[in-house]
Amino acid sequence: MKFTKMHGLGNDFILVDAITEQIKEDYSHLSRKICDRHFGIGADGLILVLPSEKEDIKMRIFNPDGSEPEMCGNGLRCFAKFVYEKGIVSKKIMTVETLAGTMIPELILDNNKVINIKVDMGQPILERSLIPMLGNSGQVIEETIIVEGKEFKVTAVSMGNPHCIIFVPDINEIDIYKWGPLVESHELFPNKTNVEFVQIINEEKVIMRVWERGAGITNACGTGACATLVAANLSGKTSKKAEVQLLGGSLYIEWLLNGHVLMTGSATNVFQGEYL
Ligand SMILES: N[C@@H](CCC[C@H](N)C(=O)O)C(=O)O
Repeated sequence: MKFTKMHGLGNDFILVDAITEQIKEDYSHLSRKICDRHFGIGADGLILVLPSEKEDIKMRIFNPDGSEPEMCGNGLRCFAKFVYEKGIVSKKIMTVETLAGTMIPELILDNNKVINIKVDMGQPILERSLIPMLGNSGQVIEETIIVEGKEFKVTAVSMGNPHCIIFVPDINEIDIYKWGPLVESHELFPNKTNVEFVQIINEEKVIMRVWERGAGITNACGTGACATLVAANLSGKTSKKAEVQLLGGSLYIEWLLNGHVLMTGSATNVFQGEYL
């Protein structure tokens, strides 16, 4: 099976053209095997290129634990660059079918090379039951939850996939290895959740660290950065446009007047290979 290894700010993926490659194995099982960093290729996710009946192309993504998330922001930028460079889709603005609906990446070119990708990530979902998070209906903005006896103020946002944002005064003081998995599997989140810890620098800059559902700590999370900007704006901490600094670099996020969220960032090819 031919594959390409790519990353978006150090959030790394194995991309496979599943239109050409005949994959007989169950995708979830395959993802667990090849994402393993010791016994496989190693990645934060497996991304498959598939035909779509209604859009230009379809993306499916699997976490390293084999679960299938609805969406992946960094993965989508890699996906758009991959299908364009492989000649699978020749449009610079393409429509991509995902489990979270249609996403619209736009390739930004310089001398025919893809230097950045801007993605219309659609509208965030704020209604609690749709995130989903248990409890009374309405939005969840800085609401107190108890995790193993400790109080956290959480804001819940879905970008197709669930995110729980926790603002902290100092990002270096939080033990993500401890609290990340506990919040991810908290009983209030029936589908589990991605967890973002966020320090506000100013109205236009924040630092974010993530514990991803099904993957653990990663260097960056695109949907998490979008959810963070929405949460920070809703709670009056930032404007509607901000740089989100992650371990692997920065994403630029804007919440437009039409309610859609725009994410701009890079995607990088690492190597190509054949999985035996
Ligand atoms: N890293 C991704 C998100 C991948 C999916 C996530 N682990 C989930 O289960 O929802 C991104 O860049 O958005």
